[in-house]
Amino acid sequence: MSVDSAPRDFPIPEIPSCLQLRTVTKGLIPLAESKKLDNYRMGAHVCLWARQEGRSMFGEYRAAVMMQLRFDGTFGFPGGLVDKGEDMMEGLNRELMEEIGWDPSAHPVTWSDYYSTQVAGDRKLVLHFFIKEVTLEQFIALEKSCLQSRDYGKEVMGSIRVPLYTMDNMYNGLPAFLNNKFAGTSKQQLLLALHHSKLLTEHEISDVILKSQNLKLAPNRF
Ligand SMILES: O=c1[nH]cnc2c1ncn2[C@H]1C[C@H](O)[C@@H](COP(=O)(O)OP(=O)(O)O)O1
Repeated sequence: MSVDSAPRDFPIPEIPSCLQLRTVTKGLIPLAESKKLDNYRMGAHVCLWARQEGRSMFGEYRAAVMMQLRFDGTFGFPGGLVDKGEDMMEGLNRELMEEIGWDPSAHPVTWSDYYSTQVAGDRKLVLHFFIKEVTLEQFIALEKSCLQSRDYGKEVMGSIRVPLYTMDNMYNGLPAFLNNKFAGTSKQQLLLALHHSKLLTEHEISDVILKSQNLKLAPNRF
């Protein structure tokens, strides 16, 4: 595994004050530091999103943001572990081809889409995260090609769109979605991506985190 193709070092991204939570910032390191971590496995995942403004009967939406339901019942972003000796960008684009039928020659994920690197020391994992805007047409094409992908029905049980609105009871929608189980650091990555892409303001992110903790409406609480 290698990040040697990186054109430059990337510092830790600026984390907005609404996400200055230990669970979000824990393990964030500059990309160059990850090169020193011997015997760590490397994963790379990407948040693919497309601008799409409108309103449904449930609320206002601003974009389509892709996540997937995984084989283990958790939600995560497309991507996966990079093979030993494999370049990270190649590994990520390969995983995208396997999971969502992504054609890397048409619109590859590149270093210009890089966002962060996080280390999960307890699992000896380094997790790289990318954020890529695509057109709505490309997004819809990917949702369709996911159904024909090699991993569909095996590792990937389906691609989903994240509900970005909050419904009238102040819980259903994004706050409720955040109470699902997420793979690795993908819940933190989702909130960071929504901020980075300016799909939610700092105030909206704080608000949605607060609402997701609504003790009366969150499921499985006694
Ligand atoms: O979307 C994600 N964001 C951050 N970490 C993730 C995400 N999805 C999974 N993970 C973590 C949890 C797993 O232990 C590793 C490997 O990921 P996975 O996608 O399962 O890898 P393979 O497809 O099996 O190669 O990363």
